[in-house]
Amino acid sequence: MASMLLGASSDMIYRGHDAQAALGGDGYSAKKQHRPVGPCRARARALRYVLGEQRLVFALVGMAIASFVLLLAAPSGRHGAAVKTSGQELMSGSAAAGLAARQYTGVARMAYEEPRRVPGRVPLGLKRKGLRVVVTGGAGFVGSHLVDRLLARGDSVIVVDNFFTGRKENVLHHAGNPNFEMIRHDVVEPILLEVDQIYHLACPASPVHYKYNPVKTIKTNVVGTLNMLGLAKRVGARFLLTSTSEVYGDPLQHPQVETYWGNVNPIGVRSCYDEGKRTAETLTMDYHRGANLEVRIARIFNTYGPRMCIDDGRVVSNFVAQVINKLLMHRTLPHVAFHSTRFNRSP
Ligand SMILES: O=c1ccn([C@@H]2O[C@H](COP(=O)(O)OP(=O)(O)O[C@H]3OC[C@@H](O)[C@H](O)[C@H]3O)[C@@H](O)[C@H]2O)c(=O)[nH]1
Repeated sequence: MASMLLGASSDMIYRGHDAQAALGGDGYSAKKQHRPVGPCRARARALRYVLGEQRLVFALVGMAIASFVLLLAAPSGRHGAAVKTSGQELMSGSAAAGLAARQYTGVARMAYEEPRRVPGRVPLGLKRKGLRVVVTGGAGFVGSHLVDRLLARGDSVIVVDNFFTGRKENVLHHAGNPNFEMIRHDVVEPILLEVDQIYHLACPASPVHYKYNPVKTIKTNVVGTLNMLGLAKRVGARFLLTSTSEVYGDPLQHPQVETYWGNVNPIGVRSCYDEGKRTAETLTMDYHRGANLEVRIARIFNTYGPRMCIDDGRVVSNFVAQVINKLLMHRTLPHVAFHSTRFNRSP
């Protein structure tokens, strides 16, 4: 029976066993006091306890199993290992928030990171948890290949594109994939998406396209990048900007390293793209320094490959188009089919 004693103050004090003694019941009787035990006897008693019933053996076996499991789950790889640059050492995470000048001749590789939520190796038997990723400009030439890669590694991808130069057929093969979504949206307007990573590629890349509406081009690079950086900060996403070799302008240094500041004309007909991308890089670094945003900047040089429009006016596609035209004129080339607005040659 528990009872409450009224102490000197009005508050209730519970002392069950005292109450029993005070009431003379046969309740609680205090334990008989043992003789104080010396340190030697205490140690001997503790040793007897540990050795009794093979307790030590079980403890050692338990520690061995725990250390084996921890070894298997030990993280590997470098945290934030970032942008690889051809022929240069791997940069650390923070350094990669700087710039990676890509010394490519004709081929650009899109380096992407191990996902932040699964640093290092995934523990034995567990499946890597897919990330939620948005790719602006994901219906374009480079972006559509990035979308392929992200979906293949198990991520959920949202393409945000206004189809100014991008094409739905570049990503149509993902139409049935539940991890794939596409939104027709112009990044100069804000958008709110709960994502883990943002790859920002939305911008016309070919001079033919970006000179068509230069104000829109620089607006996409400045306001569009601001909107996507703001989204990254708001949802805590990692941000990658695809920049370009054009930030070096007419470079006086060859080859260009990422610490070279370039030689750019601020008022030329290409400045909407060159300066637009430079401003996008500035904004990216300012969000990195000011809001501690995790960012990467990839400066992509001339690129070619499937889904590139033969008539988009870039150096590689121009070269290929001229060769084909010359050969066709001399009727020495079998019929070929190309994705383009002007060079449709179907067999
Ligand atoms: O305002 C715009 C302009 C363009 N876009 C989209 O952005 C995509 C750009 O794709 P493009 O094929 O034109 O260009 P690329 O894929 O070759 O280059 C793209 O990725 C690499 C970056 O360095 C380039 O700046 C970027 O344009 C297109 O899908 C286009 O529709 C927008 O979503 N909004």
